[in-house]
Amino acid sequence: MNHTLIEEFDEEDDIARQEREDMEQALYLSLEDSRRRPGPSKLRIQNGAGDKDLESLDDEIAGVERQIKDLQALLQELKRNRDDRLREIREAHPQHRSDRGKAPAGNIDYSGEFEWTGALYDKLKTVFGFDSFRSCQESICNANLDRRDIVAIMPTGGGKSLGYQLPALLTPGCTLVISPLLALIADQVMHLHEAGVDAVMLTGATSKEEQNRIYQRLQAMANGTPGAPDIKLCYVTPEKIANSKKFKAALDKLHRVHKLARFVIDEAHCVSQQGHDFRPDYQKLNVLRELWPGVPFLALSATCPAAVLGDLLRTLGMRRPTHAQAVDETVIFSTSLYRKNLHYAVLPKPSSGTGSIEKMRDYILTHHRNDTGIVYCLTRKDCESVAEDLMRLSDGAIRTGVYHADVADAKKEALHRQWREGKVKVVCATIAFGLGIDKGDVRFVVHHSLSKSLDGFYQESGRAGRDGKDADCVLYYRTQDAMRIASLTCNERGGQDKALAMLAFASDLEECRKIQFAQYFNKSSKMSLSFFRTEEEDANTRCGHCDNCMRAPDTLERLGVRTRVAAWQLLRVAADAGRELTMTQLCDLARGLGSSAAAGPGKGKGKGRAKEKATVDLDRVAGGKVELSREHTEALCVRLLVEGYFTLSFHHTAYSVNVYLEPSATAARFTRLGKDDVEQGGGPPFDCVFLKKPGRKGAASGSGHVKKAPEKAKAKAKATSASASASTGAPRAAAAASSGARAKRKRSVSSIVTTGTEDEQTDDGEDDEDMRDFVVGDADMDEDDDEEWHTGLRSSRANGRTSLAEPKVKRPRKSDAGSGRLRPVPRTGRTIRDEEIIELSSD
Ligand SMILES: Nc1ncnc2c1ncn2[C@@H]1O[C@H](COP(=O)(O)OP(=O)(O)OP(=O)(O)O)[C@@H](O)[C@H]1O
Repeated sequence: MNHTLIEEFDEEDDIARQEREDMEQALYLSLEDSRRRPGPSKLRIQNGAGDKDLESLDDEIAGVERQIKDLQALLQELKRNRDDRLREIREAHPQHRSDRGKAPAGNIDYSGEFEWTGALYDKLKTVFGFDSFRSCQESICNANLDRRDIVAIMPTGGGKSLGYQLPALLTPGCTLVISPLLALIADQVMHLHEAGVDAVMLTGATSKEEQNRIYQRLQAMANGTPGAPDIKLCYVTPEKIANSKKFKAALDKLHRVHKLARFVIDEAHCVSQQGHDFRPDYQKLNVLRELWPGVPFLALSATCPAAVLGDLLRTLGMRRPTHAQAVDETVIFSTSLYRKNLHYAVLPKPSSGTGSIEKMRDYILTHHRNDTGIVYCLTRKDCESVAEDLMRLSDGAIRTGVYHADVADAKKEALHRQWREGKVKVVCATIAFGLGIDKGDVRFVVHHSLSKSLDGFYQESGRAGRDGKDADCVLYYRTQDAMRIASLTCNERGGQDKALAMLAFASDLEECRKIQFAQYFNKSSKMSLSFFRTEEEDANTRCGHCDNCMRAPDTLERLGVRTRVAAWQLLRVAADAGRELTMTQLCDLARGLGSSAAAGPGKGKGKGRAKEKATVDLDRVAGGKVELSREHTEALCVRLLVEGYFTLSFHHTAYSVNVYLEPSATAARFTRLGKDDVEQGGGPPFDCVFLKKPGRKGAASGSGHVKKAPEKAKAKAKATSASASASTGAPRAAAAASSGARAKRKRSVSSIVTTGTEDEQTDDGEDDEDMRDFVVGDADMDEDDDEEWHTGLRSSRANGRTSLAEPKVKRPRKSDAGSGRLRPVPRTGRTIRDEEIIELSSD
């Protein structure tokens, strides 16, 4: 039972809202006031032009007013940040919350024993082949058999289906399951048939004859025809409920003879417009309670923040959840969204297309040679080329397949079958390969590029390890991809914020990945941190087994005041350039390479932009040039972007979307200061940590990586922001050779493509593949899996009946998958090798 969620649902944060309203009112009044005052131009007209002193005073006043405006915007931003921080602190320290809603004595403990417990365990083993329940599965089954209204929130692959499939076998009548996707329905029914369960589906894909047979059986159930077995589970889409009178009539008849056992709403967050997957047809499910009162609900979801929960309960007509658990109230179960068996790592991605495929090939061959995996790509073209290159560069050792919206349905099904059977090992796919894919033994999910949002990344990577055993979730990242993801999302509502959150995650070298997820969902979806709490640890305890928890501290470097000064310089240069600058141009200019940097379009919207160069007097504006390497300077730009000091602007050409960095209102926190102030620690707290280059003192080198005793990992991870041992999927000898060859590679041309006009776009001698990265063609993206809505995917299920190949254990990992109780034991033996550290030349 999730008490925090219920409290949150009840509680309105009045103080924070009041503070924000006061602030907005104050800001409004001050802006109104300045609007009413006569401006300098008015003064000039009244007093006559020509007085130099007056004009200069007017100019100065105008300048100061501009600064005040900037500072007011900054003030508003800071207060907003303060509000957010206050909310986070309250979340993290539940003692700040009221004691309201404490559970009174006398709750029904659904984790206990009931008269049906023996039968439940018997069916668990004989029908589903499992020895034990995972987390709150047993409690859900018990509340289900007790005919309660239930909301169950469990992560992707957490085992939600068992919560209704098992009780359906022990309950008279038919359980009606409403699910959004035909692919999901077909998959579930297939597996139930394999297990010998009498399940049917009534969808557009069901043949007329089959439909007639099903209606006859429902009629026989309603008539109590002797010898006619019950349909235990009937799967439909929400449209069936909304549109089919015949089906509603059949349900009516079942209801009259008490043979309608339960309504199960799968992916129940689709009910809410505030959820991430709103489906209008889900709102029509409000008729269920009106037409067939007394039939209990089970609403299932992997993501259900308080606001979505409110919508869900209202729409379905379910009672408010309380702690008292009176008989007609809704019971809420939630398990941690943190999956301990998933090991997250962000790996440096070489700047060339071939280099990144070589890295990926080495990673897969070293750590997952015979395993099943998925490589997620951003575009359809990427899928094709990554699949082909992986196969070619591994001499066929990695058997790949391609899955995206343009692949014909028959081919998709064939690929899915081959993947299930192990004939294809790695599917290179867009996000179209998502819902309905339930293969338990996916041992790794690699992201070839950043996802467009952290929500997407969480879901996609969550396809790994559904059988509860260890699996790797690897993201390849380079700073240039930051600009690519920005250009791809620039036309989407809220796309920029999502992309920036993804970028913040990818570029963070210190914070534990679990904590990052928890804080992201807390902020973006107002989901309580408690969703990432486990029985042993709260959400803010480091996991101890992601790359950032396992990273050797001496592979990172902090440059202290040099970083702050460089940040100040970058912001000053960007503000003074008088033109929009791409990240590459800004880095060039700030590092004293301005004469070669062609500028992007001027503020005058394209006028005369073709050949103009941006030049800045670095000594005057920035007290000299930025004294950092190119890769450090780019990493710093990304940091400044994710922390809100830069904003992005876009320029569309026929071939690409160019992305420019501009100082935001927040930048004034730095730029209003002098260099001396910044050197003496003035300005906002700001830091950026960098990956050390291989070969530098302290950087991981050769095979001499730091090893850490496993039992100490967690403690170290907690004590410091980076613990003693590095963890990445380290390619071995082959990578060493190839990375050496790339050591002198020039900077990627990809960022040049984003600059200026086409005639300025020079090929810097780099692979064409990198050029392609910046050509944004929406037609090449799989925006969502709508096209899958009516395709008939099939998949295999690791239900204990299928024999699964035990993954080859290459390093000590501990998880007790069988019992579903996973212990957070840090992995050991994987360390960052120097060939894993991206090798970019400095100029
Ligand atoms: N008690 C259990 N023991 C072992 N495996 C289990 C258990 N319960 C479920 N599983 C397996 O876990 C996998 C995921 O289960 P299920 O499809 O129900 O997850 P889900 O929560 O519905 O995920 P999604 O939200 O992605 O649909 C399946 O392969 C299933 O066979």
